[in-house]
Parts: sequence; structure tokens; C-alpha cells
Amino acid sequence: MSQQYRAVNDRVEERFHNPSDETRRTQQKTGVLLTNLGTPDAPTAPALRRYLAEFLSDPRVIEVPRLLWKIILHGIILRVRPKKSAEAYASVWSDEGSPLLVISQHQRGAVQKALGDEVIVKLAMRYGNPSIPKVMREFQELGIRRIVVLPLYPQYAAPTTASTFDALADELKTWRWVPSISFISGYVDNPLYISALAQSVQDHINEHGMPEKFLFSYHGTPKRYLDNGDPYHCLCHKTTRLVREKLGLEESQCMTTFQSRFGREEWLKPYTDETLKQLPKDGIKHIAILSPAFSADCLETLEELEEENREYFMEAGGETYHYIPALNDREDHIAAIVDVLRREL
Ligand SMILES: C=CC1=C(C)c2cc3[nH]c(cc4nc(cc5[nH]c(cc1n2)c(C)c5CCC(=O)O)C(CCC(=O)O)=C4C)c(C)c3C=C
Ligand SMILES: [Fe+2]
Ligand SMILES: [Fe+2]
Repeated sequence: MSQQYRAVNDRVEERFHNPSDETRRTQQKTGVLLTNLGTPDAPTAPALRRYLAEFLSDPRVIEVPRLLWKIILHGIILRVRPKKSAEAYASVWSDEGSPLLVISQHQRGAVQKALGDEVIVKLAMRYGNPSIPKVMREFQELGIRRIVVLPLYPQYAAPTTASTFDALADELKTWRWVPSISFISGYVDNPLYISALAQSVQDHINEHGMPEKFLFSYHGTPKRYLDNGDPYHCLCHKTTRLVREKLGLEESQCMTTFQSRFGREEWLKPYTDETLKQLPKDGIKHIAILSPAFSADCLETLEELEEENREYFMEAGGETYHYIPALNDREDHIAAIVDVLRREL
């Protein structure tokens, strides 16, 4: 072997073929990557501009011809929306930071504790920080050869789940030695996930009584995405049905709606806000609302459901409006996430 080859070989040897006991122990572990959508670094207009520029440039999120969209995004949206969104974020921001990030960190810690130290659990965000490339490189540094990726979106959707896959693939394109990867693309069928959701509803009933209606309000997408084959709409209806059946509720007691519209085109219907304005007119004055597409509370629940939509309902003549929190770091939710992971580990 030439001297030049021997020098390279020794480096590789030391790291991969003849590692220290400590390095070998780490390398034999499986990496678990939990991901969520991501959030701005601060509730300020400049931070929102950076975050929204990354988020809304993703062709999985906005399926519009690129050049046209670039002009609209940079010419209009990024001039107007950051300030408005920053105000909304400021209303839910805590001392620890953005609720989505803080809750996701708690979930990561709880999952690590439940799985023990044979696996290394890390958290990454699709947009913003900690980014998927950064966290994947931490696994690379540790010499991890097997990674299970779980985007914390129970209902598969191209703008969320597939977009996470894209980010992962983009990073792996730059790696010479790609590890074994399992990518979990959804888990609405997981019995522990459905039980946890049902139990959160039951806990609500025990504390506040039975409402006239439960609204299962899911984040929307443009209807065009459903027309083009995205299964998300169907998976949302399935989630509602499974939870309703688990609780033994009548079909008439539960309704599936879609929230967080963005832009002018038609989104999945019925819309949550319009439904809330209509229900009191139909004599429904006591409702409870939950949002099973969010595994952690975030702007879209704490501001949109807790504040904005509550007002629509009350102003339309509603009397009792309760928001049932996301599953967050409830014990039964962590048990469900661990079960989803164990099936892959
Ligand atoms: C513009 C199109 C959007 C699509 C399609 C979309 C789908 C989608 N989003 C989530 C989950 C979350 N979205 C959140 C915020 C958010 N979403 C959009 C737009 C689309 N989402 C925007 C512009 C924003 C930012 C907020 C704003 O400026 O109003 C969040 C909350 C993030 C946080 O920091 O708290 C989550 C979570 C799903 C599940 C989904 C499709 C299935
Ligand atoms: Fe969204
Ligand atoms: Fe919103």
C-alpha cells in the first residue's frame, strides 16, 4: 500500500474499523429523529421574514409555477405578512420560546427517557432551527449507521410529511456513506395514538361535561392537493371516525372541519371559522374543539383556535367554547410515539 493510501486508510481505520470501545458503543446505537414543522427564532418581523421565506418557498407547500410565485412571495407576501404574523406569535410566545419548539423539546426528552440509552433521540425542524441538515450531521459525527425518522404529523400530507422527506434526501445527497434510514410517513392507525386522543376528549368530558358538538378541526390545504391525490383529507376523516368510535359517540356529535386558510384559492371544506359562525344560528351553543393534526400546541391552536375562532363563535351567539389541548407531552401521547417508533426499531 502506498504511503498516501496508508495515511487515509489509518484515518478510516481509526474511525470505522478499529474504533475505541466508547466510539463503538455510540456507533452501534440507532438514531431517532423526531421532526416537526418549525417556528421563527423570535416573534419579530425580521425573524418571521426569514422563517416565512424558507417555508413559503417550499414547492411542496405552495404548488404554483415558481417564477410567478417568487414574484408574489417577495413582492407582496414577505412585505406584509411578517409584521402581522409576528404580532400573532408574540401573543403566544413564552419565556422559554415558541410553544411548538418548547413542547417538541419536552417530547424529545420524554421519548429519549422511555427508549433508554440504546437509541439517541434528536429533534429537528423542517424550517428554521434546529435544522434537519444540522441534526443529521450530528448523527453523522457520532458514526450512527441506522436512523429512524418520525415526522410528528399523524396524518400524512405532501406539504408536511413529503416535504420532510425532501429535506432529508437533500441532506443525504451530500453524504458519501448513507446510513440505513426508516421514514415513518404517518400513524393515524396506531391504536395508542387513537386511544390518547380519545382519552384527551374523555378527560374533557369528565371535567366540563358533554358539549352539543365536538369539532375536529384539522389544518387545511388547498382543495387542489386533494384533487391531485393527496390522502390527507381522507386520513383526517379517518382520525375523527376512529376517535368517535372509540368513545361511542354518534356521528351527529362530531364534525370534521379545516382551519388556517392561506391565500385566495379554495381550501378543504368545511372551513372551521365559517362553521363556528354558523353553529349558533343552527342552535348549537356549546362546543368543544380539538385539532388532531397538531401533535404539539402552536400558533395555529393557541392563537387561531383559543383566541380568534373563539371570538367568531361567541360573537355569533355561542355560549360555551372549549379548546381541548393537543396531546403535547401527555404520558399517553409519549407512549403512542414510542409505540410507533418501536415498530420500526
Ligand atoms: C400556505 C400554505 C400552507 C399549507 C399547505 C400548510 C399546511 C400545513 N401546515 C401544517 C402545520 C403547521 N402550520 C403552521 C403555520 C403556518 N402554516 C402556513 C401555511 C400553510 N400550511 C403558514 C403561512 C404558517 C405560519 C403562520 C402564519 O404566518 O400565519 C404551524 C405552526 C407553526 C408555529 O410556529 O407555531 C404548524 C404546526 C400542517 C399539519 C399542514 C398540512 C397538512
Ligand atoms: Fe401550516
Ligand atoms: Fe393561522
